[in-house]
Amino acid sequence: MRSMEKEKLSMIGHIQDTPRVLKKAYTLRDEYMNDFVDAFVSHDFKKVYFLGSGTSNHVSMVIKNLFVDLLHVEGVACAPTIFTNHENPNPSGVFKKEQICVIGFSQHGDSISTCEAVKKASEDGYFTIAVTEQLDSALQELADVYCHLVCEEEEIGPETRGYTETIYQFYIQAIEIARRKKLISEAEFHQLDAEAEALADNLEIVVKESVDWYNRNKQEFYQMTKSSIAGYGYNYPTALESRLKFFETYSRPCTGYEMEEQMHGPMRAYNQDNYIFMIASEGQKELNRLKELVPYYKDVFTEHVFVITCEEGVASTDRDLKFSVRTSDLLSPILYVIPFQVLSALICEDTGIDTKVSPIKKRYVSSHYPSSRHKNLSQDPQ
Ligand SMILES: N[C@@H]1[C@@H](O)[C@H](O)[C@@H](COP(=O)(O)O)O[C@@H]1O
Repeated sequence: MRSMEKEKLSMIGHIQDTPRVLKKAYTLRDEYMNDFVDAFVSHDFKKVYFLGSGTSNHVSMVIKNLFVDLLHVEGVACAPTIFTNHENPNPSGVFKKEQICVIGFSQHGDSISTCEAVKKASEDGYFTIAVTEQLDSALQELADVYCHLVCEEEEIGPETRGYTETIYQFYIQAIEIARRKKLISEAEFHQLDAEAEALADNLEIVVKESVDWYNRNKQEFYQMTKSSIAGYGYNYPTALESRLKFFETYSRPCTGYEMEEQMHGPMRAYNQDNYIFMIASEGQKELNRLKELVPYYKDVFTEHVFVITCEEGVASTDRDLKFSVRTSDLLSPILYVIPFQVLSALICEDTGIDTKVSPIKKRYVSSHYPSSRHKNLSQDPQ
């Protein structure tokens, strides 16, 4: 009998669908944000943990920066397992227990690491919030408050649409909390809100220009055997997520660095075969440093240096991607991850790697609880 399973949306299909879910998150905020926003408005959280694994770990790092900036809380983003086994949330005793909040991010709500961390936080008496796309998940059960992601279920393993949408949704929630707690004026709120609306409107252009950049350079990309991606400031997590996406799909060695850290250590590993991607985002000092590093890398190591930017005066060759649109510093991680998602998706398509198919054949040891999604409800080792 022919399988009636519906064809999965491709990886590039998810990326091209991202502007739609961002617009939805902008418009339908009253449907998802109330419990989360109320929790922040009615509690005096002074320290907030942002926990998640894999792509959700990088989501947590970006959202930590947003919340520290907009809500003036102490923020920590760390691996959930570090939190569970090694973290003391209140070492100097300056906080009351109820001033500490632990947020677990997991699109499917079944990552063991994130569930264990939220369970531990709850047992230790901290306020807990679960953030998932999947309804009625294990994570949701464990937390005091639940927040639903409106990214819609990703149909394939490598997460893209959910990464961008989660950051966007938490920006919308953070500015609402800031407004209600009077941390920003009405005028500031409207400015921050308008920037979110503009980004959702412009994201199609960002995807299109990323695809054009890929097509322009794809013959060169096909020769790539190893690479490194560097970012700084708000876009340090972007470098880490881009590296994860590229490595989890194309599988050729790739490192992700904070830009200055890339100058400390890996130099012996670099030669003419390296491809170096530089995210030239906001930050005058760091941008000036990048303008020094790009010609240096080209002179000393490799011609394969690619600059991704919205800034003026830094992209100079066809290898570089200069976006025709820009966004605020806070929202820029949403924009800068797109070219790397596109690169990962299209190079896999072109070279015969099927990102719809999981590479994992045996799941008797897993990072997720057993589920019908992973077809590992029976725990028999195979
Ligand atoms: N390979 C996937 C990652 O891409 C994903 O980011 C992670 C966390 O998933 P979730 O956000 O559902 O907890 O799970 C798996 O390891």
